[in-house]
Amino acid sequence: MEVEMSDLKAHSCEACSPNASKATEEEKQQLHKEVPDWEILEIDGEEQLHKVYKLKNFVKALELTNKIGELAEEEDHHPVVVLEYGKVAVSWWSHEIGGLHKNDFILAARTDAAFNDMQ
Ligand SMILES: C[C@H](O)[C@H](O)[C@H]1CNC2=NC(N)=NC(=O)C2=N1
Repeated sequence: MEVEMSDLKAHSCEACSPNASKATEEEKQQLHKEVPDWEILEIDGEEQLHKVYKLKNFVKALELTNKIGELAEEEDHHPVVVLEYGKVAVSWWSHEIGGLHKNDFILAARTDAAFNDMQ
């Protein structure tokens, strides 16, 4: 797989299917450089990208949550989003393959762009 080193958010996502491949260690390393603020966590044996955004208040956090919902529906790829006052915690991974696909890094980049648009 070729990994573009710039503007990851502009890539088109390929649908995640049970036969899609997980990103290899090398691909993950390269893709992670594009979204360095995202932490790679292993939860129940599955890797996930995780980030917590800080916002001014509940309404702003809800606004980001809704934007993330739109991104997710556009791609039919869905994160866990935990909304609280002034905070949105987001986890992206691919359930079908039980780990990280290039899609997850793309959606992480788009989530950052949605947040940056609000600043
Ligand atoms: C049928 C539908 O395309 C799938 O169930 C989608 C829905 N959203 C999804 N979201 C995520 N994060 N991973 C998936 O594997 C996934 N699969």
